[in-house]
Amino acid sequence: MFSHSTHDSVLPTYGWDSSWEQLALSSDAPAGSVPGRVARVDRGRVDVLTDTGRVHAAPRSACAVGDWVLVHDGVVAAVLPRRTTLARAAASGRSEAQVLAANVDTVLVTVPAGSTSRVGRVERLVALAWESGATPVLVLTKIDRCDDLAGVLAELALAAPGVEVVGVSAVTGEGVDAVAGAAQGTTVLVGPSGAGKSTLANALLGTDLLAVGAVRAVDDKGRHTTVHRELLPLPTGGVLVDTPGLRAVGVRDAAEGIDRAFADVVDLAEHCRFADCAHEHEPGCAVRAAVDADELPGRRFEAYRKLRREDEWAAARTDARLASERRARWKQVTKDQRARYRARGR
Ligand SMILES: Nc1nc2c(ncn2[C@@H]2O[C@H](COP(=O)(O)OP(=O)(O)OP(=O)(O)O)[C@@H](O)[C@H]2O)c(=O)[nH]1
Ligand SMILES: [Zn+2]
Repeated sequence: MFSHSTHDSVLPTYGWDSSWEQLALSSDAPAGSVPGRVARVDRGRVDVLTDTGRVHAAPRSACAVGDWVLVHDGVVAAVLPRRTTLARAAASGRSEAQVLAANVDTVLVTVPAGSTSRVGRVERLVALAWESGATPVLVLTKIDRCDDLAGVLAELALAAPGVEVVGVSAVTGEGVDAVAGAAQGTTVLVGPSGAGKSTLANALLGTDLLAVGAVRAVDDKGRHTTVHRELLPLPTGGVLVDTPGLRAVGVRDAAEGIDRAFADVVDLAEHCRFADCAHEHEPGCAVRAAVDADELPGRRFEAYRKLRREDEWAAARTDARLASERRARWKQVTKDQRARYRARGR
């Protein structure tokens, strides 16, 4: 059993709450274990933020940034069960996905104004976010450079049905509050290089921490040291996670996330005459019909097929019942979405 005084604890600023407390109480970690959140993972060592400061510990099993752990005698005695897992495809030739961050609640998918032709990337990242269990939010950055803001925001909304879309400029400050409001719980920023992630992070944090890349901190022996900070409490509540590995991601084992990101396509496919329709040349294909009728952009359909091909189709098929339950939940979203495509086609 672990011991933890909730009195004066800094852990809530990192996202600790009563359900983590419950999980910690029911873990089999030895007496005297202290709870903390993993801020950094190196080979053979993790950095854990605890009530007594930042401590190093040796992991016994795989840990990721964002994990809640119990530390005992310099060892990670327990990793509390994850609420969400953000993972990407492993380097080519390896089969396991790489966990980028654990217990992420919000994924801010950044798209710089002026490059929205690359919606394919947006769709991929939204799929990855849904798959993790977190909530994606689309963030159009650098809107001070955007002439047709309403048009671009509408374009993005079409690429991500059911996903909140916010515009922001770190130059004028417009939209920063909206992004802060959308950044619920533990938040990560993803998106292409140069999208303005670091700039936005600084605006959210109200500091220049990330520009510097490192801050002065007091270590557990009271010395001043320079450390990298990957887990930063936001002034508006919640925590921002910034790790380099989060910045370029692929998709694997993400059938569910892809289906959710493309709920409009999946919903149409349910109306195909054949349950295993590949939407190629089959008669009675509702997806092709929708593309022909301008109810579904052909580009979006191709993007869906491309992502699904990348992914492992088989996994999603093994549980058709779960899949159809999911689809029922998204039906309303996709209904709204089709109305929007139609309105736009006029
Ligand atoms: N006009 C304008 N420029 C911006 C804005 N936000 C960021 N920039 C500029 O865009 C460039 C890239 O910004 P960064 O914040 O470094 O982008 P990043 O996404 O962190 O890039 P990586 O670290 O490569 O992933 C910098 O020159 C910023 O000054 C904005 O709101 N408006
Ligand atoms: Zn079909």
